[in-house]
Amino acid sequence: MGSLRRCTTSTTTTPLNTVEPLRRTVPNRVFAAVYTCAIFALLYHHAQTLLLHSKTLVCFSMSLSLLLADIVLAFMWATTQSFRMRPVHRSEHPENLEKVTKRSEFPGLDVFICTADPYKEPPMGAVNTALSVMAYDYPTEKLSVYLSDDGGSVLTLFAFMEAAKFASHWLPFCRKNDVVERNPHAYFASNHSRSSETENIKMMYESMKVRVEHVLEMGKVSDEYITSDQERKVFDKWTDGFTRQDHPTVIQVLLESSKDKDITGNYLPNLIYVTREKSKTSHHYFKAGALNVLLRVSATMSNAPIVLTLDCDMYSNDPQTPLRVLCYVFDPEIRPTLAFVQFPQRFGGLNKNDIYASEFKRLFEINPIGFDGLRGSNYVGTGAFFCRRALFGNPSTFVSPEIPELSPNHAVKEPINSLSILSLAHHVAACNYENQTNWGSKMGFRYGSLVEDYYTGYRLHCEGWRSVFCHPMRPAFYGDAPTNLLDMLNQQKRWAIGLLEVAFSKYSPITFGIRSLGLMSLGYAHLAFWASYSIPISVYGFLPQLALLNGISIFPKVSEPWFFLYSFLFVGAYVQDFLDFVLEGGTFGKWWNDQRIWMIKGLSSYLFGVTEYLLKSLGISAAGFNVTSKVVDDELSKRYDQEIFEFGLPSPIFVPIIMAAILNFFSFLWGFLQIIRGVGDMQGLFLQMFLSGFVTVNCWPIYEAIVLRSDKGKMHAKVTIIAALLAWALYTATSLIFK
Ligand SMILES: O=c1ccn([C@@H]2O[C@H](COP(=O)(O)OP(=O)(O)O[C@H]3O[C@H](CO)[C@@H](O)[C@H](O)[C@H]3O)[C@@H](O)[C@H]2O)c(=O)[nH]1
Ligand SMILES: [Mn+2]
Repeated sequence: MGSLRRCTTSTTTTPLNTVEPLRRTVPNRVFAAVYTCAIFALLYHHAQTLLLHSKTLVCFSMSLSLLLADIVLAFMWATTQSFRMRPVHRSEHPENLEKVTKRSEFPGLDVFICTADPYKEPPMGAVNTALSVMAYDYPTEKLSVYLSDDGGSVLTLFAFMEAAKFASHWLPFCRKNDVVERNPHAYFASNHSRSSETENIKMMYESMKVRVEHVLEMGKVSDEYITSDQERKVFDKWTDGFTRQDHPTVIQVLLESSKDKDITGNYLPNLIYVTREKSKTSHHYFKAGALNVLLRVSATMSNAPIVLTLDCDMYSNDPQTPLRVLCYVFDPEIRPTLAFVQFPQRFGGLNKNDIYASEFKRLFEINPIGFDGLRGSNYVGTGAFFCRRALFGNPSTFVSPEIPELSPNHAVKEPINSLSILSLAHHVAACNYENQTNWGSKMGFRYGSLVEDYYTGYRLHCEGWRSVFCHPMRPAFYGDAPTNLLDMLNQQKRWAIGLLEVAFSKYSPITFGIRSLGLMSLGYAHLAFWASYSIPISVYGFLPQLALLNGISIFPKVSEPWFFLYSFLFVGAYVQDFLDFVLEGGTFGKWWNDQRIWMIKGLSSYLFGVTEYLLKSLGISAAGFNVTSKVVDDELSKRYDQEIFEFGLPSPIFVPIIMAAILNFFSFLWGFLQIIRGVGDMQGLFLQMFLSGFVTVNCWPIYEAIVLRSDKGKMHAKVTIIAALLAWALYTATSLIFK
């Protein structure tokens, strides 16, 4: 809080950055007080029902389920207060940078790009990401780009060799023409100028793309693509025994900034390909492991004080981005405790109403704004500029790495391609290197969760570091989001598992976090327990509907005062959620889809995530990092643009969703028929009718997919039949119990 006040008031003549609290802070706090009272009233009501009116076992278990569901909802609502108590907006003034520093004094910048599978993550995507950052408006001799290839693929290496050649044309082209879109793919797809120079470079790009894609199709780099003996020697490292799970380290310096020049004679940035050693017998800790290898390899080669982590599917959309970061790095109030500057994940190519809520407005925008008034944004894995020092201990105590060359203040004296540097780099990329060290526990990116980003940011905040959320008008980065429902649900399941791993670890935000972070730990707890939404969503998606089908009323009658409490709680939560959403630039259509997807995830990703987490805890199965596919299929993207849900392959993950869709529809229909016939206790069943109706409206795309559609993306009949049978069985079982 102290630093916040200092920053706003120290608006000297040349501020590098400013921060202002949002106007919604006071209304948020007032509403929190009112809503808290309402929650207590509801709990009182539950206690009454449970103790006084639940005479039979069935009644009692129903009341208990509703109580449990409401406790989870109340907990999740309470934890969001962490994001609502002190939201702030920041702005940067890069134009003032020259008043405090010179370009020659800019710190070095190491960019880490991760890729893991050439078939799920087409190398051209990673190449575009790399080119977009290599072309940053930043002194090239201070810039190094490291690619981590967890796929250990010669095809990816080939693509990057091509990229290195293309860069010597692309970088000067961008500089000369003041190009803003420095990702060639985005540039050529945009409405760019059409000079002969542009046509020329476009042809070059296209022919590189053809070569890379052809090599990918063939699955190997054939002789016609190898231009020198030197290249052949590199490709020969891929011997017959070289597999993605078992292979030696390959580090290849593709561009060396002190040697390689572009076609206009300017130096190029460093570009280094790294695939770390893998062996089936040692754990590689997925992306966190890859990032730690890059931290060490880069320390031996360039050791820049600032490190940008990027996923291969996220490219730079603004060449000035590093300058914004410097506005915080050069702020003497912020620098000493600054761990990272996080930019929001933004996505290109989403359809108009964002049917899968891929924008993650809450996670990537609303929550970080809230966190930023406390200790700063959470780390979201990509688009974050770290101060290297923050990955070695807390602000006051430095944790020394095993060898001095890895220390953040170690100066590299030899050229990166020298033998001694290369051998050290290979040494620190070995798969047993981390044994008996602090890597992953006290140093570097932290191990122990499938969401290494969330976990690492959280641990850094606990150690006393701060971060900054930088959210400029022009998106700094653009990424790809899954364009089919199954990929999205599986991705969310992975996140849910990773978050539960933290929720129930010794560093849980509700035990460990609360001691070091106070209010902020609530926000972290909110995310950690995300999957617990599956409890209220399942209870509210099935129980009232099954009761309705049996004519049993479980909520207060319209005439009772408790009815108003229920209405207030529902409307209050939804309206607040809606306001949060639109105040950060959302539209009604996107919000509607967002709340629908929340229900869908509750019945699929979260439910399956909880189950898999339990199986994993019991040692029955192990959850891995299943990389999301970034391949676009034309037919599929056409349907996506028309906002049609894509179910594609059959999967059990859809079953609970379809069951809920069927039960809600029939219970609403049943209630409706009762009204028409003028029978039944309409006053008592009103809330249940309302709920079924609301869910039914939300389920519209599901009904379409199971009965109305005939395209390839519709729901597989097998899944529908299984779900229908299960729904019927559930109904029969409950009607026997209710009798
Ligand atoms: O063993 C692995 C697995 C993945 N990755 C890379 O990790 C990144 C993220 O993988 P992706 O399949 O795109 O996952 P998403 O769920 O889309 O990613 C989000 O969630 C991840 C944590 O689960 C974060 O690491 C990401 O930054 C965040 O964007 C990609 O660049 C992968 O190449 C590796 O380098 N090694
Ligand atoms: Mn991704």
